[in-house]
Amino acid sequence: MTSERTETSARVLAQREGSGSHENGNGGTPPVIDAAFARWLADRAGQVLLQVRDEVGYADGKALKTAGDRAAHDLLRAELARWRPADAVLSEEDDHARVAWQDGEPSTVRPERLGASRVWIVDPLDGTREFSEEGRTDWAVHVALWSAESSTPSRLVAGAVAMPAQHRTLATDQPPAYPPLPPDGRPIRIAASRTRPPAFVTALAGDIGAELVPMGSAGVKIAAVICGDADAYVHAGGQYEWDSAAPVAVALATGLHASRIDGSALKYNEADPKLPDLVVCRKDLAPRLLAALQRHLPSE
Ligand SMILES: Nc1ncnc2c1ncn2[C@@H]1O[C@H](COP(=O)(O)O)[C@@H](OP(=O)(O)O)[C@H]1O
Ligand SMILES: [Mg+2]
Repeated sequence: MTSERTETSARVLAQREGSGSHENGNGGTPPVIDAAFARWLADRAGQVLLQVRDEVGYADGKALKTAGDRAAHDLLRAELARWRPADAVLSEEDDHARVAWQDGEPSTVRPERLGASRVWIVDPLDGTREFSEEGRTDWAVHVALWSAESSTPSRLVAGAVAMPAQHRTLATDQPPAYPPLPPDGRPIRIAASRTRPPAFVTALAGDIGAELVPMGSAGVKIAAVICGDADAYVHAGGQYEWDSAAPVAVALATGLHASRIDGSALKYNEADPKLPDLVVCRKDLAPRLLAALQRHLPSE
């Protein structure tokens, strides 16, 4: 089914609901256009996560993480089932999400999403650790749409990253402006995981005279690059498609470079959802950063 046809069926569905809009009594009116729908959905899940933080509190971090993951996942699942019933979903919180591929071997169960023409790739709560720490704002909700009919390597056709504790959402319905070049002489700033930075990233930064900026959440780090608060995000050593799909969709829509650290294309809705490394940066910086990465990558 094409995006256009699915949006048309969403419109029909809305008319059947009686009002010609998607009034659902709780979250307002879901937009029909996929990219705006992604933003709406990420924002709704973000509001739920803020409520969970208020209600559960920070005394038991594990309980807060579990409650947040579950509440945001349930909301995304329910709204996708209601408003995009023909589409498949790949969510971090689905029990089978990682089971499709175990110990390097494909499982015998072929997930439905592999035959689907449209797949929502969602991370209900990215930066779960930071979500459970009082005062931290570096956590996000990711909603991306993959389409088999897209001609781009990533096949991401829509994406939204809500950062509720920062009161902002970036999405492909209104791609942010390309970030400005940094002033001459300012060191390059590389955003990296605050808890699991790649082993080689310190040497990489030294090589190109860059500063490391530690923060939580892949979505927040890519948002920092999009907004010019960092010049690059480098990650390696492990991640899944849902950790990067939505922010990469926004980065690509903004015109930034996003690839694997060896320069190859990021691909989504693969049989194995592991997508262990990536680099996102301004286009002018990409050749220099990829060359430096080649010098610092651990040999296989
Ligand atoms: N080595 C690794 N293996 C698997 N996932 C990793 C990883 N390093 C980071 N991630 C995931 O990438 C996201 C961003 O990580 P970080 O905040 O450290 O930069 C987190 O997602 P979740 O919070 O959704 O689990 C985290 O679990
Ligand atoms: Mg994540």
